[in-house]
Parts: sequence; structure tokens; C-alpha cells
Amino acid sequence: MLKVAVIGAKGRMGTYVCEAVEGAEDMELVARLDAGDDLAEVIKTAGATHAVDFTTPQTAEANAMAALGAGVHVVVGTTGWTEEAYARVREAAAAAGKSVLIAPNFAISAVLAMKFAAAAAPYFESVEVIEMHHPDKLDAPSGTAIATAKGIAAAREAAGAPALPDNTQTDELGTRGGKVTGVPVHAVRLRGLYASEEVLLGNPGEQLVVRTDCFDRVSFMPGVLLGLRKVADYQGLTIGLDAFLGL
Ligand SMILES: NC(=O)C1=CN([C@@H]2O[C@H](COP(=O)(O)OP(=O)(O)OC[C@H]3O[C@@H](n4cnc5c(N)ncnc54)[C@H](OP(=O)(O)O)[C@@H]3O)[C@@H](O)[C@H]2O)C=CC1
Ligand SMILES: O=C(O)C1=N[C@H](C(=O)O)C[C@H](O)C1
Repeated sequence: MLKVAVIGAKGRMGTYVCEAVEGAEDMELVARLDAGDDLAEVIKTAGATHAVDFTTPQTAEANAMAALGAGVHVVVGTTGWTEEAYARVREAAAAAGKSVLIAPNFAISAVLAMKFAAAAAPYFESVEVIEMHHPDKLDAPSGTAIATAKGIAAAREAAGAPALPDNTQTDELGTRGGKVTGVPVHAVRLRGLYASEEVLLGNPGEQLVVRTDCFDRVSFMPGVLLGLRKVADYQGLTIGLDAFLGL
């Protein structure tokens, strides 16, 4: 039986995660943690084996460190990570002998969209990413868009694809988007939307669109439960759910 502590339990995602863990036959929800709680103390006292974090880009690293310090495996859905923060968590996980999964997106449609976009990217002259979210989101661009752009850039580099064509001479307002590893990323914040992403790939006379839409937070729950079930099987830090899906 996995004994799970949920960090950010009162949040939009945390509420769903608590419900999903409570509904899983092989899991027990042993702690609900929020801002102001002594994470390490509560996690230890509750006898947790695993912690899940859905909090804020400003707090996720410290929370992961506290959970590792309390001796549990950690699954993180919070976005806004830097390469330096990944390195610090990788080191802490190795020192603690525990495993960590940090995944920018737990929805199968989004994980596959990232894979499909990377697979297609070397075959097109142009690629741009448009992510569209609810306006309560704290970070832009989304963690998913950053991971998508990095995957596209890596695939193009491995294939020896040339730089993306763009003859823009002036863009004082930054309307050509932010460049993530050279790939333009555009962020839309619109009431009524939840979480969508489109990757536009263009060649002379043709376009491919890879699109994922999450309409409800329930879409992330199978991935979060899978992450909890599998994280201990993978040593150290894993970034992205794709490894756990055999992708
Ligand atoms: N990987 C994925 O598949 C997904 C990732 N996300 C990411 O998850 C994160 C959370 O999103 P969402 O649930 O919408 O955000 P919310 O703002 O709804 O929830 C965040 C929660 O974290 C709590 N919190 C803040 N600081 C701390 C802290 N130091 N310790 C413990 N709890 C704290 C907040 O409490 P309070 O309000 O009291 O400050 C709040 O309850 C975001 O980074 C988002 O991008 C979202 C969806 C899917
Ligand atoms: O904040 C959200 O809501 C989401 N955040 C994640 C991200 O930044 O990619 C995943 C999903 O898009 C929902």
C-alpha cells in the first residue's frame, strides 16, 4: 500500500489528486499539506512513503527537498523548473536514496502531443508552439510548452535541420513570441479555456497541426497515479512521464 502525502492539497490540482488517491485501492491518503505546514514533520509523522506536489513555481523545489529529507519518493506536477533546480534535486535524490518524478504534464494527450511534435519537427521548415490556458495560471510559458519546444529543438538538432526561417525586421512588442531553445512559443490566457496547446509545423504548401486539449483536471489523474506507482522503480530524478509510459 502506498501512503501518500499531498502537498498543495487545497489547490485546484491538489483537490483532484486527494480524491484520486482516496479512490485508488492500492493507496492511502495519509496527509493533506498546504502553505504554512511543516512538511518534513507532517510527512514523517503520517508515515508517508510518497509525496505529490502541485503548488507554485516558487515553492516546488523547497517542497521536494523537504519531502526527500523526510525519506519519501516524490512526484511533482508543479511547473516553472530551471535546469539548475533539476540538478539540485537530482543530487538530493541521490543523497537520500529516493526517487523523484517531475512531469510538466500528466495527461496522455499532452505527453503524446510532445512526442508527435518532436517526431515531426525535422520534416518541416517552420515550427511554432501556441499554449492556451486559464488566466489564473501563474507561469508563462507553460511547463508543457517549454518541454515541447526543447523536444522539438533536440529532434531538429539531431537531424541536422536548419534554423527556422523568419525575416521579421522589427518586433518591439515581442509579438513573435518568446524563443525557447530557438523555437517561438506564444502564450494565450483566456477565461473559459483550461489547458490546450497547438504545435504548428509548416512547409511550402502544407501544414501539420498537433493539438492537445485538457477540458478537465480529471485528465491528469491516471498519469499522477501511474507516477506514484512507478516512481520508486526509477532511480534518482526522472523528468517527464514519457519514460514511465515506455515512450
Ligand atoms: N504536471 C501537470 O500535469 C499539471 C501541472 N500543473 C501545475 O501545478 C501547479 C499548481 O496548479 P494549480 O493547482 O492550478 O494551482 P493552485 O494555485 O490552485 O494551487 C496551489 C496550491 O499550493 C498551495 N501552496 C502554495 N505554497 C505552498 C507551500 N509552500 N507549501 C504547500 N502548499 C503551498 C496553495 O495554497 P494557498 O492558495 O493557500 O497559497 C494552493 O492551495 C502549477 O505549477 C501548474 O502549472 C497544473 C495542472 C497539471
Ligand atoms: O497551470 C495549469 O493549469 C497547467 N499547467 C501545466 C503546464 O504549465 O504545462 C500543465 C497543464 O497545461 C495545466
